[in-house]
Amino acid sequence: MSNAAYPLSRPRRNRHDAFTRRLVQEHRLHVDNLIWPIFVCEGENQRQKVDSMPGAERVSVDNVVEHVRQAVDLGIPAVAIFPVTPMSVRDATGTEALNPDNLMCRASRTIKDAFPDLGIIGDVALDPYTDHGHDGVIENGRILNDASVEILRQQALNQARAGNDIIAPSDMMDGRVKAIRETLDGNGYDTTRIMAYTAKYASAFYGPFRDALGSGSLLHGDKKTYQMDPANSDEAMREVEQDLREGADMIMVKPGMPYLDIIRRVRERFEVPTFAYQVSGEYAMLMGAIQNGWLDRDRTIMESLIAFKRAGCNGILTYFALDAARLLRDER
Ligand SMILES: NCc1[nH]cc(CCC(=O)O)c1CC(=O)O
Ligand SMILES: [Mg+2]
Repeated sequence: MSNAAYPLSRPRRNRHDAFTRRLVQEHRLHVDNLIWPIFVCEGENQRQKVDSMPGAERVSVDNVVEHVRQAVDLGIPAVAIFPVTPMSVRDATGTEALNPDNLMCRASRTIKDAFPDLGIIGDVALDPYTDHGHDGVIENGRILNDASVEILRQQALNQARAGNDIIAPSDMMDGRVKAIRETLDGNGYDTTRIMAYTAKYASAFYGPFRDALGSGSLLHGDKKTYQMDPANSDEAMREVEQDLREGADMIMVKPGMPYLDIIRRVRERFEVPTFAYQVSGEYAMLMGAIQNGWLDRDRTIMESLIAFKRAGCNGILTYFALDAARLLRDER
């Protein structure tokens, strides 16, 4: 009986055993690709659970070194700090964002003192500080672009002074990268990097994050006049073009898993350091199924993260960073 009917090429040969699969593997997740977002809150000795993000915590500044040490010990290169600002210091224009002793700044200084080599990424946007939960200032129901940018550039400087190595504007105002770059450079922070939330979509997947920060119940309306329409892809290319022209060092796409096509397009077209944020809703969705026993924890985490590498990411902001780093460490 002849085998002529069978193909000469059998893709399964390269899947035949573990060593061959290792040899032909195209993408690999490394601890260097992980950024861990953390939540900091006021008070003493606080470790608060976030209901909609099982496993995530808000920690007070006196606990933050111990918290972040987990990432340092695993070799994670950077953390992204998010402050839970009490209602008592929120106002219409986010004044607290400019306070050199605000929660973000205290946390940043504390972490920098303890771990000088760890990268600190500081979000820049007004939503943790406003009493209406928007990322900019409002007049007659409209989010004002240029007035917001004037505050954001001061916020960026305030955070750079407190030890943020990377400023990450997440506000989606036009022209904010240029304004922040100029302000940083003009004040001697010319090496402070900018990781721009460039293609940030008006997404339902931020829900649990807004719970974590306490800005969800405050938010009037939605963010559709500044964050992008999930239906758009070409528009993301124009956003990237602009942010690069304005001096962004790194580009971010957010959310992550539903937007892998955008990551791929950014990577192929611009060939610049590209990051994705696997956001709170993605984490909640996966953790919900994992906790129910519907998905296998370890395999789900690693498969979700390798997808970002395959799509073209350099790195991923993920609430699974510690878990993934542990799995990578224990692999061999
Ligand atoms: N500008 C604030 C900001 N920075 C990061 C996230 C979301 C992160 C997440 O969902 O994990 C948001 C929320 C928003 O834009 O409403
Ligand atoms: Mg833009």
